[in-house]
Amino acid sequence: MSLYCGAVCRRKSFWCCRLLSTYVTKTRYLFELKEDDEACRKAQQTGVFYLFHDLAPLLRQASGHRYLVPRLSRAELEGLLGKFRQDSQRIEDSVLIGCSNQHEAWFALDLGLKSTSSIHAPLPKSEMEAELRGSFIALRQAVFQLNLMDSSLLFTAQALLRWHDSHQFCSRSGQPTKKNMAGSKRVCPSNKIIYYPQMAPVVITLVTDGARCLLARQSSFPKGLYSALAGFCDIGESVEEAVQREVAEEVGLEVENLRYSASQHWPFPNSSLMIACHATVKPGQTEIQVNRRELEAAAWFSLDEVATALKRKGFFSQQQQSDTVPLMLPPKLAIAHHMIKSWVETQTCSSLAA
Ligand SMILES: NC(=O)C1=CN([C@@H]2O[C@H](COP(=O)(O)OP(=O)(O)OC[C@H]3O[C@@H](n4cnc5c(N)ncnc54)[C@H](O)[C@@H]3O)[C@@H](O)[C@H]2O)C=CC1
Ligand SMILES: [Mg+2]
Repeated sequence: MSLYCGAVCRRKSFWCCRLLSTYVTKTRYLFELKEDDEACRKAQQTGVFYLFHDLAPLLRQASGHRYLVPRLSRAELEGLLGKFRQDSQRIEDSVLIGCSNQHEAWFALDLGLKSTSSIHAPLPKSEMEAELRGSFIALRQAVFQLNLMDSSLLFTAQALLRWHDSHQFCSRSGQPTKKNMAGSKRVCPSNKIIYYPQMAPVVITLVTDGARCLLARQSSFPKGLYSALAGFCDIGESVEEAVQREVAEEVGLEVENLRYSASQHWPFPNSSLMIACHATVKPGQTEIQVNRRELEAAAWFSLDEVATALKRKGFFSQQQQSDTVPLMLPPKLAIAHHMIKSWVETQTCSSLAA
């Protein structure tokens, strides 16, 4: 182990080096499992398994409306499959979703997929739930009752399982494709074309005019909910071009001073890579022209309005009770929440400094 952390950190710190080294070895281990089927098969012997039924994760109710995410050891999984008269070979349908610092590999396995192409019939949901003392609950429904780490892991697992389920055939030969052991790709045996899991890039932009920020809503959003402007990148576009086009398309404005801030994998409705940007409108050009085919409404909101909305708790319970709904913002889990929060913090700091 080198005394210095190299490019990342020039400090002579033992802990810092240790941290970096753990991360690097873990990354290399996961890479090996993706590349080497035998290594991955071996990792399945000692790994743990997250179960899904038709893309709904197995969850267990804990106290305070929270959900825990049970994991099964290899032996527990074999026992479960045995009870349903399934061969343990079925474990090889699982996909690799990560590993611990100690290199315990984590897999996700869906035993309830209904796809006609599958050679395995779905196992009965309620009998599995009884056996496992848990419930298979749609991720969208459960997401606010999970901790951030669990939700992120389940997002990845569901996205990967969904991708495999919907990419069973080669689009060139029409033949069934075969998953590698880790599930990081599928190969067509007849022409050797390799298919990799994909995410759609989406730009999400918080437009400001200096004092206010622009938020919009679609008719499908819960009542009162406004978010930043989002849109799928078109093929051939750069992120900058996608931001400019989406803002022009949706609210009829031209933006400048584009700044990238962060990104997030978002599983709904399919896998997207959300690329968060901040931008300002051109001076004197703030009049919004809403594109009604895309949005129900869009408006400028003051710092006070947004700061008050950020403090509001009980997102869903408040909505159902009242007809006149105040401004609601996306939940903490969504990158839009963090972009809006960061704008409020920057504005508050600069108004205090002034
Ligand atoms: N995590 C977060 O904070 C947020 C995430 N989002 C996500 O961003 C995504 C995009 O936002 P929208 O305003 O709906 O996009 P959008 O403004 O591009 O409009 C959606 C339309 O774009 C077309 N489209 C083009 N490429 C597409 C593709 N690859 N997949 C699906 N539709 C495609 C379809 O006609 C679709 O109806 C949504 O899936 C939404 O879940 C949106 C806001 C916040
Ligand atoms: Mg949009």
